[in-house]
Amino acid sequence: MITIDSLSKRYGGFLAVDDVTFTARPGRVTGFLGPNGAGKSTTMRVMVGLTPATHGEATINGRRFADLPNPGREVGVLLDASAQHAGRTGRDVLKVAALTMGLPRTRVEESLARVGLTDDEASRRVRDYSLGMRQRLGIAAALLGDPSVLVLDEPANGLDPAGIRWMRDLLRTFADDGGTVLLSSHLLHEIEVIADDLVVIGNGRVVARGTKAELLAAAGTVVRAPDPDALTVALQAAGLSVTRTPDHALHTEASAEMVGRVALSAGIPLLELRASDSAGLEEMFLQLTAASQREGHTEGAAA
Ligand SMILES: Nc1ncnc2c1ncn2[C@@H]1O[C@H](COP(=O)(O)OP(=O)(O)OP(=O)(O)O)[C@@H](O)[C@H]1O
Repeated sequence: MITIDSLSKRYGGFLAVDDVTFTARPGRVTGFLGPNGAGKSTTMRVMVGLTPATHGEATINGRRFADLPNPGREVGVLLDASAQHAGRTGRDVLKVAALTMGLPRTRVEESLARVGLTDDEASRRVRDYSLGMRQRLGIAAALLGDPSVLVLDEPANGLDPAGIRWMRDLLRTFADDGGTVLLSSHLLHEIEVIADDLVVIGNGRVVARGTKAELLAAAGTVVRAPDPDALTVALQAAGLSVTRTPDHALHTEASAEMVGRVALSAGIPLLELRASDSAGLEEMFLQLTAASQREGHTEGAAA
């Protein structure tokens, strides 16, 4: 379990992380989503003791990272896949990490196999690795100590489509086995396929958080009627704001149930009525994280 409590980080006069609170729970993949410069990496660096917080606290399994006796056994961390020792072979990187954690050497070969690095690749120096291979090595290092928590900053960077699929399956299995996964991304599509819970950050502040289902529900409803103008009038008369989508459906922030009731009482037949899909979620993500909407705040489905 990861708990972030009123965390702020100030660099000089600049507030990079502003009063961030959320938890990442066992058995779930939590996506930490935000545009470039939103404060994801900074939050994660505080979490794993690389940067001191200005205010607030981050704990992993109830303790601050610095207070964990053997951190690698509790939390696997991948922040910057390029930060590995370039002159060492991939296998040596893992051997050193295993030694530091007091793990048997057999774990090195197990981890290499788990991330699909071949014997030949493991014997090459890291400076000759592709970005995707570095990510795999970084994930191998994170998994080495058999931790219950994973903290991964943009782990899909540099992976090809098959690699992304592989990582998704690995993280899903890790969470299904009871592990806690926190992974960041600036791409909604990358994260929404895998995440159970989402925390959206913009300009250092949490602007939305909840289960994926809650946030999808908060993204509104799409409705289609043979007479969209009549339906628009009825919805507006009920106090709901309505926009017309390019394919002549209507989008509203109200629930599908509410829209159905309005249409029924106005005697308007419907052709389609459904929760907004990921396009709606993306629209919400863009709006929430736009600099001008910095004050916007959504909690769970209560948008
Ligand atoms: N050491 C530092 N000194 C000053 N400002 C910093 C420092 N580290 C980060 N920042 C600033 O804090 C803000 C948040 O940066 P951070 O790297 O946490 O964002 P991010 O969400 O991870 O972005 P990206 O998706 O681009 O990696 C940025 O404006 C960045 O310039």
